[in-house]
Amino acid sequence: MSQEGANETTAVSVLPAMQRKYNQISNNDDIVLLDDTTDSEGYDDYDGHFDNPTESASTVEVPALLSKTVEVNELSNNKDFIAFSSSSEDENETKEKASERKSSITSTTSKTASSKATKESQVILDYPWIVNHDHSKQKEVADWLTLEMKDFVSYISPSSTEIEDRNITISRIRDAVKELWPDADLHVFGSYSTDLYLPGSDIDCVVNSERGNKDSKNCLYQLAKFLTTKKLATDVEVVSKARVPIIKFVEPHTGIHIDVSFERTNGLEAAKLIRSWLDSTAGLRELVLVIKQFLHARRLNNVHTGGLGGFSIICLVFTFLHMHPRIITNEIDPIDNLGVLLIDFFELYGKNFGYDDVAISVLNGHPSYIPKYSWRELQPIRNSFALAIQDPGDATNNISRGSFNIRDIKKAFAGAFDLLTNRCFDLDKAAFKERSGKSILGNVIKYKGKQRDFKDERNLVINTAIVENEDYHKKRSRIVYETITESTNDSKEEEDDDYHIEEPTTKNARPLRKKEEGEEEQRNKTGGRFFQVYGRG
Ligand SMILES: Nc1ncnc2c1ncn2[C@@H]1O[C@H](COP(=O)(O)OP(=O)(O)OP(=O)(O)O)[C@@H](O)[C@H]1O
Ligand SMILES: [Mg+2]
Repeated sequence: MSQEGANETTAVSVLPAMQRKYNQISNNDDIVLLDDTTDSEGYDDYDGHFDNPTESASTVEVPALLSKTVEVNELSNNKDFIAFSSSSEDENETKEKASERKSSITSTTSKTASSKATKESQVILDYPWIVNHDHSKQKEVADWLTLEMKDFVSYISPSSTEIEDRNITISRIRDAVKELWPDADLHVFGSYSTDLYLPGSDIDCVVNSERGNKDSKNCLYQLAKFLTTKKLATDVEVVSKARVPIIKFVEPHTGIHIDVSFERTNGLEAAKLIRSWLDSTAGLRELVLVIKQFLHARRLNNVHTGGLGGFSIICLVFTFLHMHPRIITNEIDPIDNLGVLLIDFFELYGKNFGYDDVAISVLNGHPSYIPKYSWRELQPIRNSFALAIQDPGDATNNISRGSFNIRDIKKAFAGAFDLLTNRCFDLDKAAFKERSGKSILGNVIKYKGKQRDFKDERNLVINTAIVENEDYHKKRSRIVYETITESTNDSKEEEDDDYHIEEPTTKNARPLRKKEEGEEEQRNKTGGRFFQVYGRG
């Protein structure tokens, strides 16, 4: 959530789709206990943002003049908008708020303000990354889109202050956890530990203890109460009956949303793996951030309402890049072709992907498309039209099972493909004069919130979550090494090791059945397996 809007969020409004019984267990400390009475299967509490793109807009300052003349984008008028499900309440709400916002903005501008100024302020509100960054003179429109994507990423990348705020917030909460439970520690995973966060992303933390006993309902409430008393938490929710029990709160000094889970290490493993993917996969960060923002602007990023969470997006983009024919044949350099890749991504997952039959697997870091029938834990398949992504660390876990609104997600991707290709086609024919001040990316994503600069200051301030995660893994490897050495010396037959880091295994995935007649299957250059990934229609 944007920091301005943080305190306005209530326990009920942030979880609109969940039919939960919530009990106010204390009137004094505002801690809300959310006892999920629905099937916990459907409740994945690894959601991304609570930031509502429209909430902070009223605080945006509209500068009187910009240095460039810019044109109102069709997206903001909904003239050229992607057709989402008309039954989507969120979307209707967004439109209502957007129109309220528009009128409030209009009333703040001077009566004599020209339509030019209104148009300029619309750019500040909707696609501010083009301000002073005009690429309309690029010969190839695809290059223009690539450059816009890079500008967008710089625009939303963190400033020194934002990184410091996050570091300090984590350190304060960690100190409190250790004060309450001296045998426990707090670790960070999720997007802050992978540098894949948007300005309003939450921080995912986990408390692990020597005794491994801090995941009881009592402990959850104890920590919630302790943090509230120490003035480190407001808007606290205790979600004790979910598959992954957590507490959620807003850190009042910074307004950052925090999720704390208990006694788990899978997120810490995933953080390391994702960082290794980022190192080895050019374009992954840029595409992930653009697609995150794309889904966020449409309220399709929240797992609670059937959207696609950050983890699923990463796996989807990682697989896409590693299976892209023009990348695996070294025909294109991803970083110079982000525009084309974004369009290809929208086409694949919006138009062609066979959601009914194909699952995505990134087990052992090897991206591949696998037939759904070969994934035992997915059976029986009740609703075949669903995205299925195998957890890279656990073959039995479908990380996108909560994303039930795949229909709208697919529709949004398909609409974005149409919009982008049409826009590129039109601009390609247009004279440079007509192109000036226009945005291509702005047709499919918007960015709301406080105005930012374009500085990516990640190289100026250390992200302590990354350093700590690396240290955590170094320490773990040492323990494994020492334990293995000791156990080898003691007894060569001893094989069970409490500290052993399990390599993700494919043992639970049934081998692919023999190819049937008419079924396409091929191997790519790197030995990865291709299956017919296109849809039936
Ligand atoms: N369905 C899931 N099953 C297992 N682990 C999950 C699942 N969803 C999320 N996680 C874990 O939680 C972490 C954070 O997930 P999340 O979806 O919040 O992504 P994120 O990268 O933090 O994105 P965002 O910035 O949107 O919060 C993941 O890296 C992963 O370790
Ligand atoms: Mg997160």
